[in-house]
Amino acid sequence: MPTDLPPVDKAKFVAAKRASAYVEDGMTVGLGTGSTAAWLVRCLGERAQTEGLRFRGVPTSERTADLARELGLEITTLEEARWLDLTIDGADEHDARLDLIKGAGGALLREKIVATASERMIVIADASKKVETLGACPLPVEVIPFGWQTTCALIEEALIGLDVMGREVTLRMEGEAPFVTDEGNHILDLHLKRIGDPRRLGLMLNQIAGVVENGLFVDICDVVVTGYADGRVTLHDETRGTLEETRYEFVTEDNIFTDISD
Ligand SMILES: O=C(CO)[C@H](O)[C@H](O)COP(=O)(O)O
Repeated sequence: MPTDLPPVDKAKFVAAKRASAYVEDGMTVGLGTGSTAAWLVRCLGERAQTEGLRFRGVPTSERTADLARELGLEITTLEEARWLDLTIDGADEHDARLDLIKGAGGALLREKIVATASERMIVIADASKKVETLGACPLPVEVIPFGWQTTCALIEEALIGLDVMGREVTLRMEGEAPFVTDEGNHILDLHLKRIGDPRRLGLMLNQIAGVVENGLFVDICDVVVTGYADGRVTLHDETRGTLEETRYEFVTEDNIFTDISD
């Protein structure tokens, strides 16, 4: 582990470290995308090295696949695995019902397919991701490049009359060109500020021609693992609330965190 992690990375790291303990020998595990998910992959790489943990990972992006390969982890495809025991992934926002916005990293389509093929989905996050109402961060919608301007106009029209606060829709760019997802599509970011009814909005968006998938994950996540920069980690589920509070601590200069909760 690198030394001198910034506080937000410490928080992401401890969340990932706690969640990595959910992975058991022989499991098939969805590996999310983003900076928190990258910590998870590193933590699993460490468990594979130190404990001989064996599992099959299903990466949700080319980036995650590259990292897993670099660390010598066994990866497979969803086509081959079909069903997974568990997916562990980051999120851009989650509310108290554990509904999510995902896709700031542009991997929402594969992430949603892999999460819904999994027995359980665990989200790992720093505390900034918890919100009262979803929508402060833009909602990504993956669209087919063909006629994306028409799809954009249809989305804008459909937003009228919905319980949202903003209605601006922008095409995600990468430099001068539109961003292209791993599936070859574009992303429209919906700046809604407040989403009153995530389920209704998600269903509505997916009915529009040209929309492939949206970044609302409703009733998919089972547990949120939240990390804090001081080493605290909480586990939260929708029905039972906070299930566990653990504490990790820097004990060596190598930034090895130790569970001191027992
Ligand atoms: O949905 C995602 C990628 O499509 C990520 O999980 C989400 O953006 C969180 O990223 P990070 O862990 O870097 O904050």
